[in-house]
Amino acid sequence: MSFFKRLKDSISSKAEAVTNKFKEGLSKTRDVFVERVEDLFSRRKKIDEDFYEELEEILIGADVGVNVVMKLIEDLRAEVRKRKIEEPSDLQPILSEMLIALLKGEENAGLQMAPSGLTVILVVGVNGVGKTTSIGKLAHHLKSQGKKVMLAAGDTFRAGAIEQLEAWGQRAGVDVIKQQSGSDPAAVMFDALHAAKNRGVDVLLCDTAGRLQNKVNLMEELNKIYRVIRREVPEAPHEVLLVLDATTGQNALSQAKMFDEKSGLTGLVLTKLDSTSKGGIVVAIRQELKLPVKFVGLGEKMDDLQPFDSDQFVNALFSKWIASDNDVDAASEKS
Ligand SMILES: Nc1nc2c(ncn2[C@@H]2O[C@H](COP(=O)(O)OP(=O)(O)OP(=O)(O)O)[C@@H](O)[C@H]2O)c(=O)[nH]1
Repeated sequence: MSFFKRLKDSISSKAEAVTNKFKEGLSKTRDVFVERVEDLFSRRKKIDEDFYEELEEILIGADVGVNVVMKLIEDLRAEVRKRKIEEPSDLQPILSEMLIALLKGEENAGLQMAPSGLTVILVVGVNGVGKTTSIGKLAHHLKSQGKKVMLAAGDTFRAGAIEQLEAWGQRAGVDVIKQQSGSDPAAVMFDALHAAKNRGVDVLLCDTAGRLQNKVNLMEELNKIYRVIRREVPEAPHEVLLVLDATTGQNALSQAKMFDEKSGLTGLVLTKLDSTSKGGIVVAIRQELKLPVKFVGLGEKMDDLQPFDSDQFVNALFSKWIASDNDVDAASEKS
């Protein structure tokens, strides 16, 4: 087999592995949400108020978000009037087009990296959302791209957080800079920035405490961390990623609003999509927040954190609908 053929096969098998990760990770949403929609469209015989009400309930139940659902239903009603549609099944491709359009939006530009030298990525989020786990997986992702990665154990508040980060550091094969539990996170960052520069590290991933109870303290602590980082690397942090837990639904949106622009967020990591049937939260996030979803958590394994890819997402959920749409297109082209 030629070198190029081998390379092509390896690239396509990697792409296939990613497709499978998205398909497996989103299987709960596909099984519950997509199948409920399908059932509604095949069971109902006419498009009446009961039909719209049930559709609304399914969409809200999938955490698509009330505002987005209201707009979707309004747009569907307008299409029904304009195209004089009577059969629910004729409306299904229109709904799928609308959902796909909402999901696609801007392409994921990936992580913002320093043009040269050290890139600093700060990771924030409330306790238990999967912050430490995501940092470990992100370290693995960046390392597999050939980057030299280091972790800073900035969550000195939660018992066990430092050990947990160290365990992930070991698993990913990257160094972890830490101090004792209870020490000043800004001092940990200072040490980590120096160590990273001395050891020629490409990316420093910084964990932070996520105590929700005291918003003022949390923001003050973050501001102090920013000052330390900027003093050492003036254009840093290059990314401030907020980790959100998909299973908390609309709560995730209010957390994002709490961390708001003051914390200089640049993107989101949405974890535990595999544990929920309410993957519609991605639509709500894309529509209601001005922040890009950069990574999604699709499972607990090291390579289960994937860069968000709207094509993969849409394909994982709606491939059946897309395939049947293509069949319809092909049939109408033939006739
Ligand atoms: N199924 C699944 N589980 C996940 C994912 N991401 C994280 N988890 C799990 O979520 C739990 C909490 O993750 P942690 O990383 O400890 O949460 P954390 O945000 O660091 O917690 P704090 O350090 O208290 O802020 C762990 O059991 C993880 O294995 C994911 O994408 N899918």
